[in-house]
Amino acid sequence: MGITGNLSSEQLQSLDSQGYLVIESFATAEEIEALRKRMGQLLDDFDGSTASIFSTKDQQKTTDDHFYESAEKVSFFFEEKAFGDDGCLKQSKQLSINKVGHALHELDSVFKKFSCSEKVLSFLSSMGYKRPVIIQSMYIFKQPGIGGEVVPHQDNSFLYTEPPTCTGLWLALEDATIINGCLWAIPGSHKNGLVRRFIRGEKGVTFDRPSPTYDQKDFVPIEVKAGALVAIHGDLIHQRSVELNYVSHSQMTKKMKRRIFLIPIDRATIFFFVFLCLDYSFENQSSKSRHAYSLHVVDTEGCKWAQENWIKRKVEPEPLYVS
Ligand SMILES: O=C(O)CCC(=O)C(=O)O
Ligand SMILES: [Fe+2]
Repeated sequence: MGITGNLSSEQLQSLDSQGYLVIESFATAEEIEALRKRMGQLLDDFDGSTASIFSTKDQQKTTDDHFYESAEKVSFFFEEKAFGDDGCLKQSKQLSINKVGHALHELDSVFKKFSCSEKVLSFLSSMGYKRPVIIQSMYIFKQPGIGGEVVPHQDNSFLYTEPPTCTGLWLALEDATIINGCLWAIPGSHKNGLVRRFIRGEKGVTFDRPSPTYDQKDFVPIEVKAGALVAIHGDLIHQRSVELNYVSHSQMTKKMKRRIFLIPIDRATIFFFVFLCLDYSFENQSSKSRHAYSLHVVDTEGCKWAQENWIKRKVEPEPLYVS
């Protein structure tokens, strides 16, 4: 099958040097609408009362099984802060879900259509994938107010092949900003290799090493418009920070700096403080959601899927193409 790559050599170089690459307008407005609408339907059909399974006695086992089985299912995961002390949801199920995963790309025709689209295949072909498989897909909500933090991590920790081949393809379904919890990454950090692995053992899943500590000042925000695709190298240190109270000048995007620069002098006092508050100080309590659809791809040629990974599939995933 002849798949032509769609990335320029500049884009490939940028991905190689930074560890991530933003492709604006990767998805059309219609594609975004279709994915969001479909998720709305899936959520409406989801029986939120099964939430109670998380407050049964054998909670750990139930939670682990729910997680493991989700590799080949369309499963719903709740936000930690979604439940009150009585074990009931504090708000509607629509506003309580953290993510849906991990086989949307396989089992749902709308998600499959985008995941296996020509442009995704071309993208992977440009990157040199020989026999790529989508090993997981997630619809991530980042709910307003309660959307939890995703701590600094590398995707290769979770989806390890020998040698490592994982790339994340993260599609913004809404504008993602520092206010509503965009991705943050340490540019170039993928050059330092994989720091730890997430291992599935007899007693559940654990990391084989503690996380190094990272300096928040090294992270840059990846603010993107809906429809943008962010390709993430499997060794790139990235996170979604929601507990940011301060953004240093060097972390500010050009847009933020411009906003401050454009403040009219005569109204400077009021505006300056308003803008400083907006730009420097944000807590977790944003009222905006931030939906994203994320695919993780690994190669299945020239590398081996690690048996200790959390995903142990009963049925081998189909390759997107074989080159
Ligand atoms: O969207 C997020 O909050 C985190 C996503 C992420 O880390 C990933 O897709 O690899
Ligand atoms: Fe990630």
